[in-house]
Amino acid sequence: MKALEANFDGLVGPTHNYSGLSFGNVASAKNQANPSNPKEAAKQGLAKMKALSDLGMVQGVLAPQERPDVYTLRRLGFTGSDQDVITAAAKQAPKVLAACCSASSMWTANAATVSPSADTADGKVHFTPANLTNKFHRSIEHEVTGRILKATFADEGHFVHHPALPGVEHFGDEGAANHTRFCHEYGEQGVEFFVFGRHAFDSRFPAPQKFPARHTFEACEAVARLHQLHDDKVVIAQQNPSVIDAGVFHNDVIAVGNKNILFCHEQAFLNQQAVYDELGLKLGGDFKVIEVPTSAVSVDDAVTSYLFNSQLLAMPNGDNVLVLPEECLNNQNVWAYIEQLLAEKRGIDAVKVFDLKQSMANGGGPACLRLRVVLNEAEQAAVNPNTLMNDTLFATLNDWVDRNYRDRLVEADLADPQLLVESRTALDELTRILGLGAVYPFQR
Ligand SMILES: N=C(N)NCCC[C@H](NC(=O)CCC(=O)O)C(=O)O
Repeated sequence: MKALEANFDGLVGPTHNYSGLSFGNVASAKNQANPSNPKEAAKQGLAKMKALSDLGMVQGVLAPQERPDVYTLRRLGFTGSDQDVITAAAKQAPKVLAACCSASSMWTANAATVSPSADTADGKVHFTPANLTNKFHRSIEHEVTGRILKATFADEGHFVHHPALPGVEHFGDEGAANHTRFCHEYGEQGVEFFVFGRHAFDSRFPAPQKFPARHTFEACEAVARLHQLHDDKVVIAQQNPSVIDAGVFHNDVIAVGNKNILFCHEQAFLNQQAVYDELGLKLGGDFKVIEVPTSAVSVDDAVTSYLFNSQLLAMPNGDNVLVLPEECLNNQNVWAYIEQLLAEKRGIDAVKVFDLKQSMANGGGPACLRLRVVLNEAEQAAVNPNTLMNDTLFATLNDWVDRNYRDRLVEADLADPQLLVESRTALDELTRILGLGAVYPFQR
């Protein structure tokens, strides 16, 4: 059946801030304690969504989380009114409060792993929210993420929603940031490519030494089983441990794929040639790899520019477009490589550059901000229509941001109980705009 790839971007939440919460994510560490601008962050994200929608792509919006997360703070022993909880947490455990205030759900590449219906044995689209166990501030996302996904893809005739994997490091799952689907046509059965950082139950394999490997082999296998994928259409590969130690905390910081193209750095994977061979074999031929050599773009260049955190999009007119963050323009090596890539016509026809600085400063580029969902026509018709980007939704959400978001947040502001009131007021209105129902704890 005819199908397309839709992109669902995370709307940046009102508490977007820089708290240095992600050990192993170079940008997060570097920008710790800098003031953030939630209003600008949300608008930068909306501008990307609108631009892709204007180019004829199906573009959706995923709602942010309720933050500060006072429910988690209560589980950690803070008591009294919501205001008491926040005030005590700010005094006794400011880092824990910061973690409970993070707007990190904006990076919806980590929301879930999604398998299109053409790949699954029951012919339905499968979703598994990522447990994100490696980072406390992210491990508290999956329950509400699951509810938002259910409210967006509600029809049980088409969509299957699994709970997150067990919340322990053995099954550390970072979702679609480490998952790529290859195919010739979106509606045909594809090859699902899972990438992990370490084995949890087998110490014979290499693992990074400096920074954590967030995602395990065992998590990849579990999601492939839950989604009823066919073994001969699944490839599971290990990330090169040394690039994790250089700041590549997700595979989507060093590789991106779409349809039959894999665009990646030459140091992305362990046993890289064997990975290419297996992907080519399982795809049944015509598999194209655009491998970027270290001599042109170093791993450091990749980490600072987010060249590979681009969205590789097949446009309705057939062009393959790379959606890049502005940081690529500012890196001489990277920009020279892109100019050469376009001139050589190796399968990428054009680039689009976006200003996503607010998200980039926490290590989130264009590809982090989106969850890909391949949908056939019947499934598209079953998506909650209020979540799909168009002129009206763009105007409505910009106005909503203008009325509800601050333009500056520093760590001390997280102690302000008014931030919770503002955030809940905004989210209550947002659930009506997006027709989500009562997805947030304060609404239940
Ligand atoms: N590569 C992908 N798909 N996603 C990027 C996620 C960035 C996120 N940053 C943060 O959570 C930083 C929050 C802070 O430090 O305030 C993370 O490390 O999980």
